[in-house]
Amino acid sequence: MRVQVVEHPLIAHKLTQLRRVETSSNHFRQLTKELVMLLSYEASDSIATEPITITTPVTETEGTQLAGPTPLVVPILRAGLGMLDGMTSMIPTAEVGFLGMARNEETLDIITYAERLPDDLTGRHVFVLDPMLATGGTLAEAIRFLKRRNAKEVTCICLLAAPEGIERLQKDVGDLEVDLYLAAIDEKLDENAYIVPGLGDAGDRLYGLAE
Ligand SMILES: O=P(O)(O)OC[C@H]1O[C@H](OP(=O)(O)OP(=O)(O)O)[C@H](O)[C@@H]1O
Ligand SMILES: O=c1cc[nH]c(=O)[nH]1
Ligand SMILES: [Mg+2]
Repeated sequence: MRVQVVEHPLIAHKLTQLRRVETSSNHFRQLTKELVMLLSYEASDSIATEPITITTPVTETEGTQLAGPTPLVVPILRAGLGMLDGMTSMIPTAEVGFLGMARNEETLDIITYAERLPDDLTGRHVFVLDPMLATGGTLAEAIRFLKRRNAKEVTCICLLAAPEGIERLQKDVGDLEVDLYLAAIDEKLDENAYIVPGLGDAGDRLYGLAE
């Protein structure tokens, strides 16, 4: 697994706004979208392309287009849904599959409560979206799920990670072909497995309180 923190003044600025406790849900959604658009530029670095001949108003020329098979974008519900719009605006031809996962806040076990993905992902480049990588349990489960369906390349885009979660992912799926792109690695997890300093519960901040 390769881990890359994308360092850019706009990412640092927007992430700081995102963290602020007074940021409204509406602003949080907008900032999340913008951050994903910036991160996706780096995260799509290895996306497959092919040459294409086109005609400009002046002449014929060689250009570049995204090659098949179509990339698949997979937001992990609920919070990952907040990143979908930014990603599909950058890669409009991508298909979208869904994984619904939630961690039990007491046991930290992961339940997969929804899945809508192609049965066979052979040869597909899959982009997984989830803003928070805390213990790493959710992302490890998602990566294993996609690899069982033969996904070729898995690129994860997260906003924040805890060092503990990255370490766990390296142990659990480090041998698989996975790239992880992040806006920042924070200090630690607290006693409730929340990222510190973090931004709180991303799902709640995007969509309001669960229950
Ligand atoms: O690394 P982990 O310890 O597994 O925690 C990270 C997960 O927790 C959050 O989802 P949550 O379970 O709160 O679901 P939600 O998106 O519906 O709020 C977050 O969006 C990740 O999916
Ligand atoms: O800090 C955290 C940890 C898990 N999930 C979140 O949304 N935030
Ligand atoms: Mg949540």
